[in-house]
Amino acid sequence: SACSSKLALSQVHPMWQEPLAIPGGDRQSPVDIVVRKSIFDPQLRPLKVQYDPRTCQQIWNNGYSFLVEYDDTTDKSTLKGGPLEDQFRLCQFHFHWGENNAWGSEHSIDRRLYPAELHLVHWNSDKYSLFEEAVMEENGLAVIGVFLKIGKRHEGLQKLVDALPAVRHKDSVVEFTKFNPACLLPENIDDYWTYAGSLTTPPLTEAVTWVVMKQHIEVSHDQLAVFRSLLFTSAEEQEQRSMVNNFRVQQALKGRTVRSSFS
Ligand SMILES: NS(=O)(=O)c1ccc(C(=O)N2CCN(Cc3ccccc3)C2)cc1
Ligand SMILES: [Zn+2]
Repeated sequence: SACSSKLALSQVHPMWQEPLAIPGGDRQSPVDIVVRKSIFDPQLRPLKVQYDPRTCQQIWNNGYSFLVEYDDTTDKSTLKGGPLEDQFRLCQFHFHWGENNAWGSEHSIDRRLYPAELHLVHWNSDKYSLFEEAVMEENGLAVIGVFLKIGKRHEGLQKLVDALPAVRHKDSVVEFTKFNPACLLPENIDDYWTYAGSLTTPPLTEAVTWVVMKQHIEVSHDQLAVFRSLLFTSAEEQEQRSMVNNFRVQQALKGRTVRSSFS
């Protein structure tokens, strides 16, 4: 039942030790989005997503998740509009998932967790010249979050799933090209929640404008099972640890407002 899975969730060991003090620490992510407390903002515009599959370069297991990395040396794959004043460049996307389908997402909607969550990571190329610079600035990053639900097989995801065995171990990299991440967005990207937050992995910097999609995408049970076949550990390490539960515990809203683009 839901409560027993919640109990089990509380016994899940976080992947890294939460630091005691975080710079600022009043706009941390992820958070639970309480729908009835979100504020409709009619000034929020539709998101403008322009991704060029030719900028797709490689998949990398960084020991937290697997990242699909894009060439962000030019403005070929960009995000603007929505809550954003500037133009942002896509640099990578990755996922967070659980050991089972009861949990795995970082954000939740009225406490509802999803089995996994996609993050499309962009940095402010109007104001900064590198991701590494932008990651330290409060309007430096924009991350689109999309919930994954177990259902029908996601045809566009399969090319990615087929490449995962090649990056089973931490620090492995494989060439991966011509992948258009727009295929991972839900049909409706006009309905979203947005709030000021942070990276959910170290350095946890408070640099992120979060855009969490209301509509989820569906992937099959077997596709998500391949995510769980990845390892946190490198090929050299004795003890192999499955890459599961790579989500951060939810953080206090601390007076922040979550806005919605829909009423
Ligand atoms: N889950 S999330 O969407 O919040 C997210 C997590 C990690 C990243 C990410 O690419 N890096 C975080 C820092 N890391 C390396 C780094 C870079 C500069 C300074 C220090 C360290 C890269 C982006 C988004
Ligand atoms: Zn993430």
